[in-house]
Amino acid sequence: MKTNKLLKYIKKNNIINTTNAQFALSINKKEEPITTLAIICVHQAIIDGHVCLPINENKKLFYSKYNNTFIIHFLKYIKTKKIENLLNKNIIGNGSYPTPLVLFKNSLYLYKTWKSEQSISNYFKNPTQEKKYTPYKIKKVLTKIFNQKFCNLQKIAVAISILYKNTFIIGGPGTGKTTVVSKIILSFIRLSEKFIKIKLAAPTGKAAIRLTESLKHNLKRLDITTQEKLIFPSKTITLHKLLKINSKFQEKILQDNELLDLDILIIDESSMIDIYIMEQLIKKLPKHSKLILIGDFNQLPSIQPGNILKDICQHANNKYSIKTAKILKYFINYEVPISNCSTDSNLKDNICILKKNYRFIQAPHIKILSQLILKNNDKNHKKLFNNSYKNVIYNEIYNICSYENMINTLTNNYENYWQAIYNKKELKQIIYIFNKYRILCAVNKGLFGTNRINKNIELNMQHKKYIHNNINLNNSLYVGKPILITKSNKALKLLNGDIGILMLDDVNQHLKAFFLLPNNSINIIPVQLLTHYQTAWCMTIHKSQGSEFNTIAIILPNKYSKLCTKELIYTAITRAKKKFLYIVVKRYSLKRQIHLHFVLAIYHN
Ligand SMILES: Nc1ncnc2c1ncn2[C@@H]1O[C@H](COP(=O)(O)OP(=O)(O)OP(=O)(O)O)[C@@H](O)[C@H]1O
Repeated sequence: MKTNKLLKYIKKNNIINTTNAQFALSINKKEEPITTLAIICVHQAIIDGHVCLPINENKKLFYSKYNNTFIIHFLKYIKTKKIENLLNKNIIGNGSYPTPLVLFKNSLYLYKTWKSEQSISNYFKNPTQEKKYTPYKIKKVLTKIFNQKFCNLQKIAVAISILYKNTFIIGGPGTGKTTVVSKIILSFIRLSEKFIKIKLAAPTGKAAIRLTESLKHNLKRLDITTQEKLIFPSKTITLHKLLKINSKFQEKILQDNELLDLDILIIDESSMIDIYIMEQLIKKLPKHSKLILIGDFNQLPSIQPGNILKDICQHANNKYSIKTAKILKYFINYEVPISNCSTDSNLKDNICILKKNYRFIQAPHIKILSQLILKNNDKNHKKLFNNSYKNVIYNEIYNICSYENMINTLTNNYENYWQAIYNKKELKQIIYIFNKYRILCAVNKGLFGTNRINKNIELNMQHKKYIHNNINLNNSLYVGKPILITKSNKALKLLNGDIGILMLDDVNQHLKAFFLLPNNSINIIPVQLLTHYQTAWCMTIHKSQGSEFNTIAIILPNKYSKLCTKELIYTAITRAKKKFLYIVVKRYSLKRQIHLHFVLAIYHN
């Protein structure tokens, strides 16, 4: 098939967007059909968040049958032929010289992505032990910081962060990651004779604020001197700011030979670091510095290509080399079980997986449920469907009537919020009540997307007279309307993802947006100044990552969407702390990607 015919077919069937086609043609001037298709397929894989296109048999694991069917056809076609014979040498190479495509370990890459992946894997693959502090001093500091009954895995996490140049500390919500970070910082302050530059960073503004606040909270519980408190780092910045990447133009402002001025870099929510940012980061770290990556690789990865934290850590399971186990025994008096010891020292020595959950003690079923989703196993879900979990009430939606009942249930859960407004409660109290509950959607479009759910909830609220009838819901703002900021605005001190509510200000009864800041102060913005925002009776799960709420509702679309991955549902469920109501829209059998289409609404206890 001629390239132009092929492209016309792909574009007519809306299989790829024009930028992808243009990208392919910009590279493949001669327009050989198979070359164009190869570039399109690799580029589509990158758009889907992957770093390469595996061309081996287990393509099913790579793509679900619902999307990218043309990639499956392409893979079938090249299966019989050797890809390197199909494409000319100027287009495909082995990475030893720059070519648009690189064939490496049976996978097709774009050169840029292949290069990033190579520099990252070279940086991390050999665990480098550090000898900066005497073992005796380390032992003394750790013994003081940890009392005996403290959780061993958390002690290991701190110990390996001192022992190794690069460390990965992984754990689900409430497993003590932030607690460990505070102990790591205190350990280095006590180990270092001179002032040690410790920097804290996170991939997003919200995550940065959250780590700043959590550490402030942790600091109150630490047995720490006033002097140590003064030098304890308190501010977390975004990676873009640390690397001086101007996100508007995605260009690096940090000069190529300029290194970061730090001794230790601790990054939270590291699952959201994409391959390009990670490559920039490791290039800018001074040789002597330490990198400590904190995160939960079961949560959502970055939107850009790469799931680095998961790729590096998913096979680790707190197994350590005999050499490391001996050191841990000396440092923290912890005997690594022999079954967890391995002869060869490898990257697993740098990884600690925190397991014990301290947050879901009140609601163990959320933890069980989140683990179930990760195991992605049909059998386990039967318990879920027959309501055998405490605090989980399960109904099924089959028709519009039950959809309307669902909207009604979701709306009724805002009753306390509206009562607080009409009873003229104190503003912070009203915002606190609003923030106790959140409706999370996987998508924005469709009957179960944020746009329609927001609209239907507003109509229902108008019907219940929470919102006055004379309000035109299509364009007007009203007292009590929650809004979600969709683009950061430095001048207004607003971050993408901030949630505020509209109220009349006391002075002249003008409608203003009130945002509760992490330091418990209120940011008041006249509504005329607001530009990028949307209604926030519900929000997307992506936007909720890094936040948590007493109770939540999770809404997934009633038809397959490649967004409905187990990471998405796991992220959503672990935003909650208390009760759920399950209303299932349609129950698919579970495949590689979860097809549990359900609405989690909630009952207040
Ligand atoms: N070893 C421990 N013993 C008792 N309580 C602990 C321990 N470690 C953490 N906690 C408590 O568990 C709760 C969660 O801890 P922390 O915030 O450090 O977890 P986290 O993994 O950072 O959570 P998230 O990912 O949601 O931010 C806190 O209340 C903390 O005090």
